[in-house]
This record gives sequence, structure tokens and C-alpha cells, in this order.
Amino acid sequence: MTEMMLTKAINACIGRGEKAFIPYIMAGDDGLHTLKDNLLFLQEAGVTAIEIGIPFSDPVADGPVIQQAGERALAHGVTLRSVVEELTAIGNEIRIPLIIMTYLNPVLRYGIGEFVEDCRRIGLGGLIIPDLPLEESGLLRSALDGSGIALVPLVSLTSPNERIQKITATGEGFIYAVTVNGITGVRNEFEDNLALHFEHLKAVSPVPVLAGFGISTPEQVRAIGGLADGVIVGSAIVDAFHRQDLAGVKALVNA
Ligand SMILES: O=P(O)(O)OC[C@@H](O)[C@@H](O)c1c[nH]c2ccccc12
Repeated sequence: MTEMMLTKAINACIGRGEKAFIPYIMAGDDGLHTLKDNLLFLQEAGVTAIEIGIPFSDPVADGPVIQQAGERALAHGVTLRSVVEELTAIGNEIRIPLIIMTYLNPVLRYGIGEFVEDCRRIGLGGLIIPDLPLEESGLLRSALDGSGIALVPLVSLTSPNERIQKITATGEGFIYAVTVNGITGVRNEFEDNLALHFEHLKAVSPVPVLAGFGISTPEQVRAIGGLADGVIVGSAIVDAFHRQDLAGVKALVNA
């Protein structure tokens, strides 16, 4: 299989001896017109790729910061379709891979075929759909086949070995290793067995392994990033953008 754009970008980073950094932003927090500026700012800051969250009414995995950002975006009328339209309009000014993170329901409402076609037109790098289990992913997987769009799987701390094998075997783009049990958001402490967990994941995964959930300070970016091939930071980035603390965003990216 040829290496997908998303994997390539992460591996290029690792090849330079750096860790990948993927910020998560909520699309249309403070209005959809801010999306382009935020993407350009993050690209300029040097991130590896960007995860764009789609607001949803029942965000089961989201902690309070992301939930509130989602509510603001919904109040601005932001939908999966309006985000895809905005990304189409932004066009090739963004040269790093973009990942759409959405729950399954908006994709089904959009229509899988039409959604994948529109994502292909944007040149999307990947998709994260947290409520789509491996066993149910066949339909979407066949629609994505040959598109170059990675379906990024989540692995939890409690996934048994056998399941880790299965998930990593079909993993595309990178493996999203969730570093805490529970929802997204700030944490003060992590499990002590994280190092072993990541060693195991990296040994079995054909694609890079990135850590996400609960990473909210530059120190945590360095510490957890040191165990994995890179990190994903959501709540802390969403919060900093919302407070217009651009220096805070940069401090996380350049940790
Ligand atoms: O906010 P945190 O704890 O930094 O975690 C990343 C996360 O926000 C982002 O990747 C994300 C937001 N919502 C999700 C739902 C499921 C999986 C991942 C996500």
C-alpha cells in the first residue's frame, strides 16, 4: 500500500528527529469565519496536521471545554456540510494534512458517498469517527478505498491485546492512542504504565502512534510526546484560541 499523505507528514517529522504535533480545534467556535485564520495560524506555527472537530448535539467522548465550544459552534449554525463548504472555499492555502473529527450521525445524514466525494475534492488527509467501531466500519472503509483519506482508529488504555492487534492491523494515517480513561480534557496525572503501553503499541503498529487526551501543558507535551511519536492536544488549544491567547497556542506547539 502506498503511504497515505497523513502518515507521510508524520513520518517526515519523525525523520527530522522531531515529534508530531496535532492540535484539535472546534470548527466555527466563535463563527465559521474564524476557521481559516485559525488554520493559517497553526500552519504558520509549524504543526504537523490539524484535527478539525465538527460540533454535535451528543458528543459522548467530549469533556466540558470541547462541549462548550461545540455549543457555541452549533449556536453559530455550524454543520458538517458548512465546514466542508468552508474548507472547499479555503482551498490549497492550507498545505498540511487536515483531519475531520466527527461523530457518525452527521456523516450518515450527509450520505457516505457524497461526503467521501466532497472530502476527496478538498484533499482531506484523514477522518476520526470515535463512535464508529471497527466492526461497523466496512461501509465507510469501502467508500474511502483509494481516496488517500486515512480512517484513523482510536485505541484505549483498556483495549485487550487481541483488539489492539486487530485495530493496528487496519489502522491508517496513525494510531490515536487515548492516554486516559474517560472523556477529553485537562488531567493532572497519567497512569504509570503508559511507557509500556506505548512501547507495545509502537512495536505492533505499522503506522505512527500518537497520544491524545488530557495533554494540556508544554511539560505534558514533552513528557507524553517522549513516549509516543507525537501528541494531539485539544481542550488546551480550544481554550487558548477562545481566550485569544495566541502565545499560549504557540507555547504548546513549540513545547
Ligand atoms: O481535549 P484533549 O483532552 O486534549 O483531547 C484531545 C481531543 O480533544 C480531540 O482529539 C477530540 C475531541 N473530541 C474527541 C472525541 C473523541 C476522540 C478525540 C476527540
